[in-house]
Amino acid sequence: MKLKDLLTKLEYKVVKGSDTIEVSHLQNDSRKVSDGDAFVCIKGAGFDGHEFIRDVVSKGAVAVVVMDDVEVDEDVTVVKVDDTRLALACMSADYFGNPAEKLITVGITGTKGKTTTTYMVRSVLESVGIKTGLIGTIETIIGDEVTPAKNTTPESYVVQETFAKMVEQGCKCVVMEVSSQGLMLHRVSGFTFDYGIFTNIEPDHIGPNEHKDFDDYLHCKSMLLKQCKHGIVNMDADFIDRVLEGHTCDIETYGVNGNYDFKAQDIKLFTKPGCLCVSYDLKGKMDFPVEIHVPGMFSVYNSLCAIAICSHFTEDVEKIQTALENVKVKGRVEIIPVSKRFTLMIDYAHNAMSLESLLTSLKQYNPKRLVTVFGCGGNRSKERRFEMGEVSSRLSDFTIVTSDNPRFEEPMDIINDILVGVKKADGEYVTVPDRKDAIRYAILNAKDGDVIILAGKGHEDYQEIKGVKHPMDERVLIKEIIEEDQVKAIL
Ligand SMILES: CC(=O)N[C@H]1[C@@H](OP(=O)(O)OP(=O)(O)OC[C@H]2O[C@@H](n3ccc(=O)[nH]c3=O)[C@H](O)[C@@H]2O)O[C@H](CO)[C@@H](O)[C@@H]1O[C@H](C)C(=O)N[C@@H](C)C(=O)N[C@H](CCC(=O)O)C(=O)O
Ligand SMILES: Nc1ncnc2c1ncn2[C@@H]1O[C@H](COP(=O)(O)OP(=O)(O)OP(=O)(O)O)[C@@H](O)[C@H]1O
Ligand SMILES: N[C@H](CCC[C@H](N)C(=O)O)C(=O)O
Ligand SMILES: [Mg+2]
Repeated sequence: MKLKDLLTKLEYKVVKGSDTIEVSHLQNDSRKVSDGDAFVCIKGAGFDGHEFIRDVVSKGAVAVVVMDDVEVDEDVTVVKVDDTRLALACMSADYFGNPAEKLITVGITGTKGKTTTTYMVRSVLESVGIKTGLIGTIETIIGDEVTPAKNTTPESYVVQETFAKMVEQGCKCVVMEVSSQGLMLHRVSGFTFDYGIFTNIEPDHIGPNEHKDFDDYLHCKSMLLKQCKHGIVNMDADFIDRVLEGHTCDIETYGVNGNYDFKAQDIKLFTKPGCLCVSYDLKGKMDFPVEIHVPGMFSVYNSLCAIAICSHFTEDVEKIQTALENVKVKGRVEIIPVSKRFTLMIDYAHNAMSLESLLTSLKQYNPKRLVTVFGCGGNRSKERRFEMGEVSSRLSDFTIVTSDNPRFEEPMDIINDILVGVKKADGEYVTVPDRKDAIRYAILNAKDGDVIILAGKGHEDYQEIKGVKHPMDERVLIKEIIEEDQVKAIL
């Protein structure tokens, strides 16, 4: 293909050479470049792609796309754009033949609920025979092919490559999580979503390499409603007026507290053997009873959102009901059956908003005690530590502060930051830095009727320490712990 065939969506300047040259592949990683390739220079958190120009030219690259003024002596084409991340997204779309145009694209943004809702939607759509690909925090799913995810929203090149595979595999639809970083870094530029969904927003992801402040975070989340044809929004969400400012799509609404297009009424929380459940009457554009086997108000919102999306694909109420009733997502309020005396669950709440909604919901099922085991990730928003400490201490009967992924920080430094919040709310707590020891402590000290929540690691099967991901799956830890003699005796 000619270089200019990859530049159809962009304004650019040919600084040197010609845009009619033939290129073989599109690359943004110098390590993958080979003869005849075009290389896009991305300025990242760790590297600046412009610094690899000499290297890629020596490997045979015939064109480089830049946003800085650069001196290139060799005989290659140099194209300058305002933003190379936007360029990578637009060029990738062209490179892969604009696969988004051959799929119905559903993008879900929001601080919480994205992963859960994508699985709900996929479950319903697959049950009515619509082959649906999924991209998100846990994995990418294309038919039977499941690949663990590195990012919630992958790099634009990967997004387009994945869409192309989905088209090839016969998917009709893709449902994907769209993180604020994904929007900010143009990972989903170069195409227009058919449906753009907004679940909610709370301050989060603020810090180095994330967002500079809440305004920036909100601005980035709102961008989805300017990049889609049809918007579906939670009207009960805080800051919803600001999120809707300047939207360019049609809007449909869902929620509990108003007369919305999809509204939940007569909400009931109840238990069934092995699960905490919720039911409600759906009113508005569709009208039927809904029962979900995952707990709490947040499940009401996630399922309302999923129904609002699915209403555009099917009217088969029974299929919607059955799919929603059966949907389970790894590490999202996942109950691990270990004892009849108490309930043990693994969850992915790793910020104040999710922990607050989780604990508030669980309290409504009247457990004997709520016991929360959690830590916080290193090299992520520091506010989370104080805030999660405060929330856990205020809403749990007992808090066990431990480690999450320390990354490049000292586990005890993170724990000490958490303890400031824990002490402020004055709840009962202990500190057990090793996560397996902390889980053992929770199980050994469980009282009849307790609900124990292991929060923060969800589906993760590793613990990241100083750049190395060590195998650590809480399901495996629990299995090992319940085989120990002292534990067996109390189960
Ligand atoms: C801070 C950040 O966003 N980092 C992400 C990012 O790295 P980066 O763009 O900064 O890339 P970089 O390593 O500095 O390299 C810059 C450029 O130089 C190139 N390069 C680099 C080295 C080299 O030898 N040669 C070379 O050409 C790279 O290919 C790249 O084009 O691009 C990588 C590839 O797409 C991502 O995997 C990586 O995510 C890391 C793992 C991350 O933790 N990101 C978080 C902050 C994130 O994005 N999170 C959100 C939300 C999560 C949620 O709440 O669900 C997400 O969507 O995942
Ligand atoms: N709608 C919601 N509102 C608030 N909290 C929620 C909601 N849905 C789920 N949660 C809580 O947040 C946790 C994460 O949910 P989920 O993975 O669906 O969200 P997400 O938006 O994909 O998060 P992340 O950005 O971390 O991937 C759950 O384990 C649960 O505790
Ligand atoms: N997608 C989330 C992952 C956090 C998971 C938690 N286990 C941690 O390490 O903090 C983030 O980047 O903020
Ligand atoms: Mg997610």
